[in-house]
Amino acid sequence: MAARSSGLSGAAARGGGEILGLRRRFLAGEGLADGVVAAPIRRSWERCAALGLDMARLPAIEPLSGGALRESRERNERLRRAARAELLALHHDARASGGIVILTDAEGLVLDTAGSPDFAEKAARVALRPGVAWREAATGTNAIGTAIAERREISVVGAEHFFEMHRVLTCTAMPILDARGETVGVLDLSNPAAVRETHAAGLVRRAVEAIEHRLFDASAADWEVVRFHVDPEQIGSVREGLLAFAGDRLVGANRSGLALIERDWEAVGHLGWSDVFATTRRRSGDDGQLRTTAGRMLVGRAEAPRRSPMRGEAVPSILRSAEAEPTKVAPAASEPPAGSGPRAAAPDPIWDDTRRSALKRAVRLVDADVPVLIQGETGVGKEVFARALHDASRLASKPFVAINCAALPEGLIEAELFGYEEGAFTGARKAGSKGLMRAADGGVLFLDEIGDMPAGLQARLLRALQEREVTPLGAARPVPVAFSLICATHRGLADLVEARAFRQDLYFRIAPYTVELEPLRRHPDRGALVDEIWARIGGPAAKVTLGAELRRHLAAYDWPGNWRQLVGTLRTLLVLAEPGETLDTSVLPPDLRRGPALGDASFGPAPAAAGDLDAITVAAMRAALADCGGNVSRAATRLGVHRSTLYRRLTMRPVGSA
Ligand SMILES: Nc1ncnc2c1ncn2[C@@H]1O[C@H](COP(=O)(O)OP(=O)(O)OP(=O)(O)O)[C@@H](O)[C@H]1O
Repeated sequence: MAARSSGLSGAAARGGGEILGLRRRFLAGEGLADGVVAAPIRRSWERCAALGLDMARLPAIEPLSGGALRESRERNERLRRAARAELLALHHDARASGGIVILTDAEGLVLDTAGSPDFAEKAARVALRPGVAWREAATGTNAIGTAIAERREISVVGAEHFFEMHRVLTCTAMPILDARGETVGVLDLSNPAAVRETHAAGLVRRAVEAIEHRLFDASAADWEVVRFHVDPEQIGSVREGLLAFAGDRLVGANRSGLALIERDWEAVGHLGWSDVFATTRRRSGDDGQLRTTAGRMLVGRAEAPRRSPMRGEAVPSILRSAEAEPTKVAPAASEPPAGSGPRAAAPDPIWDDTRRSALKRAVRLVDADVPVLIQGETGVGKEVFARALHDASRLASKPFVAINCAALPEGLIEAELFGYEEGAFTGARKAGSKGLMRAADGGVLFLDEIGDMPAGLQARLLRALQEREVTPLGAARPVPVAFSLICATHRGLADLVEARAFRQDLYFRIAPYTVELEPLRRHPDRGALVDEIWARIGGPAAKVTLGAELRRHLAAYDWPGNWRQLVGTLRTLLVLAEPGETLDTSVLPPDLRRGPALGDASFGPAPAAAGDLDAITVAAMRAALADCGGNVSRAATRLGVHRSTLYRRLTMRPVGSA
């Protein structure tokens, strides 16, 4: 809370313009009087400056591909499950205040977002969306990255953000700690900068408390757990203190437990029972008074291990990090990956003959109310195609409602799709919600990543499609709905049916007609496509030319991220170019430069091993920097490289140089 209150003494008390001026002067080497900005914000500015970040430039973002994001989500499933109920509850608060709630992994990689669709769209424009990591080293001072670096709750208001483009945000974030005190994720509430969400800190803190309580319970099955508090009424609530003991050794705790025994995380793994409590250890199941060695009186209850520790694994579950694996970096993705919520506006679509005729055929089906399934790799343009389909159909003037089934926790999709009645669950909005199926009434419902729809929901969806009615959560009676259905998936649905991961009856229902969108590596004339996209995004108008060798290279590359990656790369090239410039291959990032040989027309499967190696190197550098609390010199020493190498590699733009 200290950070928030001191944060308020900064940006909230001053105007954004004043803070911006202070930051500019500070970065120009002028000193700042103490207390002018909150200490954690000032420390973060210092770290960003030490990393060589330039506040006026665009941050170096490296969004994960749809596939890599899915892997990260799978790796963080335990955290996502523990956070599900809080995301659902906060989702409604966030919607009400026009903001979004965000769950990230330990590295600040955005896993899930939920809340106001309008703000989600604005946030997506500054890359606050699933698949993008908000570490300080990449995105400068921001609530998520700074909360990780400072290991504390923090609010970053408007111009306190390091990069100027992030001034539109006001964010409050808090690290989520496991029972050992390791950061396993971050919960963030982000609002438009103009909104002063005075309750954000309290909402985030309470939600993190509940998530950590759930994580503790899930990991402490092998150990004796002591639940305690000063107030006996609090035992059993998320406010209770928790300590876990393996034999005599303290092996886990929650924040409230440590606060009550007046210790910090150093105690975990080091102290024994008698270092903490003066009271003799009780038998499991006993309730009673506990006196700490500092003389504080508490009331507590000891519980025996739920599982026998002897039966278990060599490493006690409480000592294992929940999600320790490093985040995978996409080869060269340069634009938004698949994510939850609305995406940034795309340029006018480009249609070659094949897509144009596929579109024409599919329009007839939508007009006849026959469902259409669009299949293709990530980034091939499935959503772009679906929107175009709606625009060209008889339903063009009716709603187009899109939902990404892979992006929301199961509980959220259900509430989003079917709606709910007032009081249907904790956190439900007062007036209830009519749900997206009813919002799509008369128009088109687009279910993206349908292959990721949980089994229970598949059954409900099938029923809704067959009976043309939905029953909102908590409602007594079904409500009739009529919409045309377009679904999309990057997964082979027929294979999923065969593997029994997708219901066959639902498959037949949604896929009477399938459109296969080809990956870019099979595109017959990528050179012409590069020219057309370059013209569309305004390259020639800005008098920026793609040099012949660069153009050949772009045409020869096999673009594993498909249209998304190609369009994103060209846009980035244009943003970073000077008017009148002719660009050559040196502006490309290493992994793109090492693509298939120039002029090679037969393209094997993409990412070169060297590209992966680069990604691994950068990930290792980031991890070392994070371990060293952002201290570049220490991280460089640890890695055995020069400081300048670390600066250069970590501030490298996705395309081109800083
Ligand atoms: N026909 C097109 N013309 C121009 N740009 C396109 C076209 N199709 C796709 N794009 C670009 O690619 C991006 C990704 O497209 P889209 O979101 O439709 O892909 P997707 O196949 O749905 O991806 P995912 O499976 O990862 O959700 C768009 O934002 C746009 O920039």
